[in-house]
Amino acid sequence: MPELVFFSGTMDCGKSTLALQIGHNRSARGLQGVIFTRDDRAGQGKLSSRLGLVTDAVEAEEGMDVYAHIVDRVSRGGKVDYVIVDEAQFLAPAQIDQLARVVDDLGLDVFAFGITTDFRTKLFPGSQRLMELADRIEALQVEALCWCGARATHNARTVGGEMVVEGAQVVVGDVNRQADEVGYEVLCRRHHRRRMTAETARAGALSPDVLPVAADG
Ligand SMILES: Nc1ncnc2c1ncn2[C@@H]1O[C@H](COP(=O)(O)OP(=O)(O)O)[C@@H](O)[C@H]1O
Ligand SMILES: Cc1cn([C@H]2C[C@H](O)[C@@H](COP(=O)(O)O)O2)c(=O)[nH]c1=O
Repeated sequence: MPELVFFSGTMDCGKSTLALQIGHNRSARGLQGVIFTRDDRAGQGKLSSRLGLVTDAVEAEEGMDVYAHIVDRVSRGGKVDYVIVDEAQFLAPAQIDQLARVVDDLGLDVFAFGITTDFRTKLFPGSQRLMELADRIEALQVEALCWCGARATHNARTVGGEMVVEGAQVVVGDVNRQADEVGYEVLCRRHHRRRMTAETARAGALSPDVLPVAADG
């Protein structure tokens, strides 16, 4: 049975790498896929992984009907065996409904990859719709880690190394950015709640007025 599968996790846990691997293994067997993405760090129409691999993709722009895109491709004689969607959190809920229709009406597997929650721990609308509609939700096997060593479950946005909680939901960016840039850091829930990034924890440990993390951790 074809499925809509949502591979979800924090930033930097290997989602794009897995998306590329799934596409590679299928194309090695002669299958042809449509790869969608939205606002990848590498630029429009790209799916990139931090391991250095990048492939061309169709930019799922705002308002684009992804179901119609595939029907159009097939009606022009194109072969489509499966669909991959990276940065799926950025798609609109209506586009996720279109992906479900691709599974049900066209009989294609759809593999969607994305982060579930934003820097304020709120669901992205696209991810919420995926959780509502997916046949299967898969957590990535390789865990991203918080600076304390615990499994990272949340995404923090940082400015100058400090966690911020105000701002637009969508700001394309990366982990390990220079301290003065807007960046992201994955944290465990405990340290996300306390707004303790690697930078502020280090500063706290250096200050004689602050107790060590382990004492209140
Ligand atoms: N230099 C490296 N050597 C080995 N693995 C790396 C290296 N850099 C990044 N990675 C792996 O790549 C993962 C990030 O992959 P990526 O597909 O870009 O993540 P995501 O799409 O979830 O943000 C990291 O969690 C790590 O496991
Ligand atoms: C938490 C959070 C993230 N983003 C952006 C930052 C990146 O461009 C992508 C996530 O990409 P990845 O391949 O999973 O690392 O999402 C955002 O716009 N808003 C947020 O709150």
